[in-house]
Amino acid sequence: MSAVLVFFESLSEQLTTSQQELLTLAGTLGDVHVVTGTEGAAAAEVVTVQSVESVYSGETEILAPDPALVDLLETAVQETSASVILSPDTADATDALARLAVRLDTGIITDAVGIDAQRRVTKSVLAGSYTTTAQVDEGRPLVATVKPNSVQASIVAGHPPEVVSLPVGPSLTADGAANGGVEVLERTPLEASERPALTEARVVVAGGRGVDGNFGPLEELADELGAAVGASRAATDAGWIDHAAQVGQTGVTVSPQLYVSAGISGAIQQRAGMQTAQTIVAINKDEDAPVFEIADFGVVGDLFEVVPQIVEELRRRKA
Ligand SMILES: Cc1cc2nc3c(=O)[nH]c(=O)nc-3n(C[C@H](O)[C@H](O)[C@H](O)COP(=O)(O)OP(=O)(O)OC[C@H]3O[C@@H](n4cnc5c(N)ncnc54)[C@H](O)[C@@H]3O)c2cc1C
Repeated sequence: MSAVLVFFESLSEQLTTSQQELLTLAGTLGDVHVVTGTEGAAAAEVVTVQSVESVYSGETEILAPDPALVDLLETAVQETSASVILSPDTADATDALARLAVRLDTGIITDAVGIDAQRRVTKSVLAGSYTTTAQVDEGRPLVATVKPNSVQASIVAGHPPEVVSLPVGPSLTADGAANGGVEVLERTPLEASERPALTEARVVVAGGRGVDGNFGPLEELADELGAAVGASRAATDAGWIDHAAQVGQTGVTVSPQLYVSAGISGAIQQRAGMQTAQTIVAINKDEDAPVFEIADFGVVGDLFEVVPQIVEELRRRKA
């Protein structure tokens, strides 16, 4: 069976749902090896998945966007003779895989939603209106990034895989100078949130221009539902919430069990990121808003009146 190399720029204490999805997909394509910037022994404790044979890492931790990650990837490809190299579609992983593709004299396919046994890659394009199929030339490795929520995660726990340390280190030299064309001046960790990650959440509460700068009621609803908070581009562009919260064509794709859309018109670019939610509840004061075309339940009303009533009812039922 051919080797499939899965790149995770870093691993935390547990595999995220999208990492599990990627390992599931990789398992259908060949023997799975993981390569990561995280230190090897720590990474192997996280990737205790039956289908994963080995974990490749550098001599020490290598943090994205260090170009040394590309050296690490290239060395791991040589070691494993991988014919398929996959990563999640994060900015840093896409950057590293694109550079790797140049070195391997192949192309890169980004934002894949499926890959079959013949290495045909499907993508959803033009805000989900079309599905395209692409394939790399025979004899060239397939390099692709995969969107979250594209496959159902199904992994079986196993023993920690073999750890292989490769002779690659961070490109920052001992005196702190950058060696590979990129210098990281400062790192600011994301503020820890009690809420689930947006792409992983079972419930998402999202707001748009209609919140008029005040996400307070939606945050309260999210807290009651244990939900992540998402947003339309109008809301993120206005600076009312971080860009990481943007759902849609140029934001993240979510596929939760419940998506509450409040004060969002439902433009095609927004739908592209949420239309596969199992149940969509729309709250909009315009009864002709396009979002009602895809909503399972709709409330025509002012979100500042409707949302507090939902919160109150949830609290009453919980009490
Ligand atoms: C290339 C491209 C990529 C894009 N990518 C994305 C993307 O990834 N994600 C995305 O979301 N958009 C994206 N957009 C923008 C998209 O086209 C829309 O402009 C955007 O989604 C509109 O956001 P909105 O629904 O919040 O605002 P609007 O369209 O202005 O809608 C606001 C809605 O709120 C309702 N409303 C107002 N006040 C209230 C109230 N008090 N209570 C209840 N309802 C109220 C209004 O009736 C209206 O329906 C993209 C556009 C382009 C061209």
